[in-house]
Amino acid sequence: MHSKEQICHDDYQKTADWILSQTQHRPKVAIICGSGLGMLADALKLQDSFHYSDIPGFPQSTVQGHAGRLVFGELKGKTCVCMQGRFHMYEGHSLCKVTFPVRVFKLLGVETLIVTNAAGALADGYCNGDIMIIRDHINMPGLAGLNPLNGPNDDKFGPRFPPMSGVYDKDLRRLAKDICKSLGYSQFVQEGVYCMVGGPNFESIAEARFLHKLGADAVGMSTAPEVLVASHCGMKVFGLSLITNKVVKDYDDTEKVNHEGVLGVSKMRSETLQTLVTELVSRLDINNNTA
Ligand SMILES: O=P(O)(O)O[C@@H]1C[C@H](O)[C@@H](CO)O1
Ligand code: HPA
Repeated sequence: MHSKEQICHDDYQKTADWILSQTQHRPKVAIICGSGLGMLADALKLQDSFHYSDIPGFPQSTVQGHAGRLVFGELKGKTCVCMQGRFHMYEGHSLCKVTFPVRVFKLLGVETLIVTNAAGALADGYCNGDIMIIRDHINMPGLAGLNPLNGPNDDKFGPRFPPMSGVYDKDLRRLAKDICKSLGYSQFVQEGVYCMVGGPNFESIAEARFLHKLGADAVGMSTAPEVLVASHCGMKVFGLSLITNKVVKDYDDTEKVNHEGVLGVSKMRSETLQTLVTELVSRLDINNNTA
């Protein structure tokens, strides 16, 4: 994919250098906020924030519920960077652009990526408002050849052929489950497989049945490319899906999903998600760097 969209190491480095010149924060953890989940960033103390439009080389958010701000700060003493708004393929961004921030984070010194998203439930036992700890993913665009790692491999970031097994860190998943238990969240916390589709349309009934049969518990339009790129460059990954709707799998069901409904459920659960993420970050085994 040698096109004008090709992004080289220098491009990531320039953005990282600009950020390092603007903030004293040196994050070891990055958090990507899903649709309507931008409030996760509000918990950060000693904030420095930048609009994406002010960051050289950064793509722009175009979706409602994605504010378009990069927020630096401390969560229980751990320095984090939080994306209030992510980029999706359906907005017209190339996958290099969608995942651009992840490589910039790597150059800032980030070691752990926490991804969140809004997703529709395919699994029969899931309810709106459930939180799904992501065990694994099915990357439909990736299987079809749409991959952020297409093109010449940048060996400075990682290998040509990265493994994708065990990408969602087992210890972090275990820690999250322990935290959920102690916070009394267990009855609405699930663990399952997230499936990424391209969007922007929601799934047809036949597609929903197909994805469910494939082994997917929830479906959304993001996350897999970011996780892939993070894992490629050696970051630990943890992911959460907020179940915002049930995906229609029955021809007698007249329910119709919409983005406003998705944002409504996100809003309802965002405080719970904030507590869980804060607790998880506070228990990560990392030491802060200083500028
Ligand atoms: O950024 P995420 O994956 O949370 O956004 C989901 C998928 C679509 O962008 C949107 C649909 O409502 O929410
Ligand atoms: N399908 C795809 N993406 C989504 C959904 C869904 O049902 N809900 C939130 N994001």
